[in-house]
Amino acid sequence: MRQAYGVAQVRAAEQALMATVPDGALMQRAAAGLAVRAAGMLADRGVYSSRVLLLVGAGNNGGDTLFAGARLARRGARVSALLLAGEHTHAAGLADFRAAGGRLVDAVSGPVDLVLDGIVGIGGRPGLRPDADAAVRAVAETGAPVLAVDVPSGVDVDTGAAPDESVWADVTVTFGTYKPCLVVGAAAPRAGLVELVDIGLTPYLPAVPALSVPDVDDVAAAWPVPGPSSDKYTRGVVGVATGSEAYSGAAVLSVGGALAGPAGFVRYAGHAADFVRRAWPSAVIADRVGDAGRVQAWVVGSGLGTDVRAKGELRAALAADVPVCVDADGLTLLAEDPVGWLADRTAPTVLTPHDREFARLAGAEPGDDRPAAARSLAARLDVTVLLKGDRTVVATPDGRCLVNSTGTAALATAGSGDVLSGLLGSLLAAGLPAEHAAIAAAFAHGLAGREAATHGPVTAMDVLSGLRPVVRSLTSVNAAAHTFR
Ligand SMILES: NC(=O)C1=CN([C@@H]2O[C@H](COP(=O)(O)OP(=O)(O)OC[C@H]3O[C@@H](n4cnc5c(N)ncnc54)[C@H](O)[C@@H]3O)[C@@H](O)[C@H]2O)[C@@H](O)CC1
Ligand SMILES: [K+]
Repeated sequence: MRQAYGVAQVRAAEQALMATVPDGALMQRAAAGLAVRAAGMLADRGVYSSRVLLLVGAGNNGGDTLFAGARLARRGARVSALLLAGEHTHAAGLADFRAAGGRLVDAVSGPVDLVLDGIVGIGGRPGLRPDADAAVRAVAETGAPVLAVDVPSGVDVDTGAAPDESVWADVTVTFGTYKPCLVVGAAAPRAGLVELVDIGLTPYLPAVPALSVPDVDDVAAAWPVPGPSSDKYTRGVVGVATGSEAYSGAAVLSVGGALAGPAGFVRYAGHAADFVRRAWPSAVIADRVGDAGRVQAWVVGSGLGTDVRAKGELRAALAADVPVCVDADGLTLLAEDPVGWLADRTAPTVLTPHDREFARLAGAEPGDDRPAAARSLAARLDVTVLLKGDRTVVATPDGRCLVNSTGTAALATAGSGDVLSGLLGSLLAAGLPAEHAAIAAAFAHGLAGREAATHGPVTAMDVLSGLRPVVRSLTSVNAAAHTFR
């Protein structure tokens, strides 16, 4: 699990750590790690005689960059620095850089083999001043790879918002811990590949991070797998109330998503029965939620419509004392009176909005701070919110926030959300806590989208097909433990 901490949390931890080490030691740890990674980026041509340009701002971020530049210069690189803050430049860093043979330049000019962005770090306000912005644009024209120091300058570190005036990096070398802007929002892709340099901060960070980003091992460890005593009921029974005469495809896709998950039994309730039966003979069909029999979780909403019948089905699913995942048309219905609709719920509820559905539920689109928006809706409605996006965010009613790292633009295709909600319901039925079910579904769904995209333009059916090998690889990690018994 990668964890990201906000600026105030990092600053407090740095203060505590700094009190235990000599002055300047942390900056030397940061600079040493930075120089090693920079040298790695120059490995193909070698550090010796390479041309490295430093963009240096006023604070300690510029200090890190100058000390790292000095280390590269001592290894024979030709390092120059463009000082964007004049006399406010980090004095000790500048002295070391000059002593190592570093040169000062007035403007960006190529050719350059590597650029270090040390304009601002966690002390920066979002956006760049005009001279810094002009330098960043000139760097982009050189085509040289960019290594961002701690964070890409100009982004909003705590929210992941990214004004146009912010850096696009190929690699970001970050110190002590990940920051929200490296994992969420429009800033995350600007960070490129993120590498963490340990400066000894971990023991001083608080227990609860701003964001958690599960990796493949976390998802694999959580994914339910059948054991010797499992049967189709104990693996979990999921009810799927989706689709209608007009939208039969939604039912086929959501039932397919549910069947790719860990539940052992899928009940379908709705008016796309013929299509579902033909596509998925193993699904057990009923006309309505009330006639479907017992389930351990419901998925309700996609393609359901918003008529009187749809309302009745949503009401019936929410009345069941089991986890419920509400998606698509279900969210539109819920938006009429979210608090009222959910008032009697005691089991977990998961809502899976995209931005426009979110706006209907919350009164406004999520805006630039997506984790905060998702947290606020989750707390207000006492639900788990899965806010879809390039980095899907999962927020719990008690304020925890998880981010999915596997998203891909290939998933922005009609019906892909139906596959996701079916899979999520299957994970709920198998007994995962709501936020784990939500993040695990998003993780596998993202990988399936990536897998599908390797074969060409992606349809929701391709995402569904991609899910099986993804689930196989996730569960084979666990299954290995059961091989020789
Ligand atoms: N505190 C520590 O012990 C450590 C700090 N480290 C580095 O220190 C950084 C934080 O340093 P600082 O607190 O000095 O702050 P920064 O270096 O992030 O920058 C703040 C300075 O930049 C200017 N500035 C703010 N917004 C700007 C903008 N949009 N455009 C141009 N200039 C702007 C401000 O005038 C301020 O002087 C971290 O990101 C990290 O790189 C590392 O060396 C690790 C150890
Ligand atoms: K930076």
